Amino acid sequence: MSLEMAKKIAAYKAVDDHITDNLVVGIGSGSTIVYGVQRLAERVISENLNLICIPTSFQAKQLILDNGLILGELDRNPTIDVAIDGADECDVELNCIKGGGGCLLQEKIVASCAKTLIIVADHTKNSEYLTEKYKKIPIEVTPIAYIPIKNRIESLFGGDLKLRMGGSAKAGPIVTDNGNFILDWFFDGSPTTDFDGINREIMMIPGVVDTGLFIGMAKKAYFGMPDGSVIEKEI
Ligand SMILES: O=C[C@H](O)[C@H](O)[C@H](O)COP(=O)(O)O
Repeated sequence: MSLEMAKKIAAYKAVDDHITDNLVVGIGSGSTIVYGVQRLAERVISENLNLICIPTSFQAKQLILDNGLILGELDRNPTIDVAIDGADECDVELNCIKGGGGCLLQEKIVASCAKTLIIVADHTKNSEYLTEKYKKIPIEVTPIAYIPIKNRIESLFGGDLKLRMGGSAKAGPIVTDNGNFILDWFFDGSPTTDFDGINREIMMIPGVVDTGLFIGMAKKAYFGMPDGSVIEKEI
C-alpha cells in the first residue's frame, strides 16, 4: 500500500471513531488531514451531521470551505470537542514534532483548546522517541530575532538551526501564516532527551513564537500501515 493510502486509512478511521453529531472540530494542516476533511464532508452529507470546523492554517480554512463544511473561529467557538491533525513524528507517549509544513502556531493554539487531540499519520511517523527518524524541530520566530535565537539555542543545546527558505517558489525565507520565520533545528535526541524541559527553555527565549514540540497534548494516534491495517496508540 502506498504512503498516500496509509494516510487515508488512518484519517478515515480517526474521523469515523471520533466524530459524532453537534461537535466543534479542529482541522489540522498538512497532507494527511486532507483525507480527514474528505471523510468529514462525506459523513456530513450522508448523516446530516452538524459540525463547526476550526482551522489551524490558511490551508485548513481553504479545505473547510472547499469541502462545503461550516467554518468557525476561536472567538466564537473557543472550546473544541476534538481536533484532528497530522504529525511529522510521534513518540511512544504521543509527544509530537509538527511544523514540517510551517503551520505549528495555530495548530498548537487549536490543540490547546481541544478536549481531545487525535493524530493521523502514515507508519513512517511512528517512532520510539522524538528525532529518531525526523531530524529537525521547527521553531516559529519573530523575524528580527532569528539570529539571536539561533545562536542561543545552539549554545544551550547544540545542533544546528537553519532559516527555512522558500526555494524556487519564493525568494528568501518562507513566511508563516502569522508573518513569522521558521528556524529548523537539526538536533539528534535520544530516548532519554528531556524534550519537555528543552521546549520550556526555548519558549522562554524572547522572539520565539512557538515550537513544533507538542508535548503531552495528543490523546490518541492512528497510523496507517503498509498492509492496510491501522495501528492505534492511546495515552
Ligand atoms: O506544518 C505542518 C503540520 O504540522 C503538519 O500537520 C505536519 O507537518 C504533518 O503533515 P503531513 O500530514 O503532510 O505529514
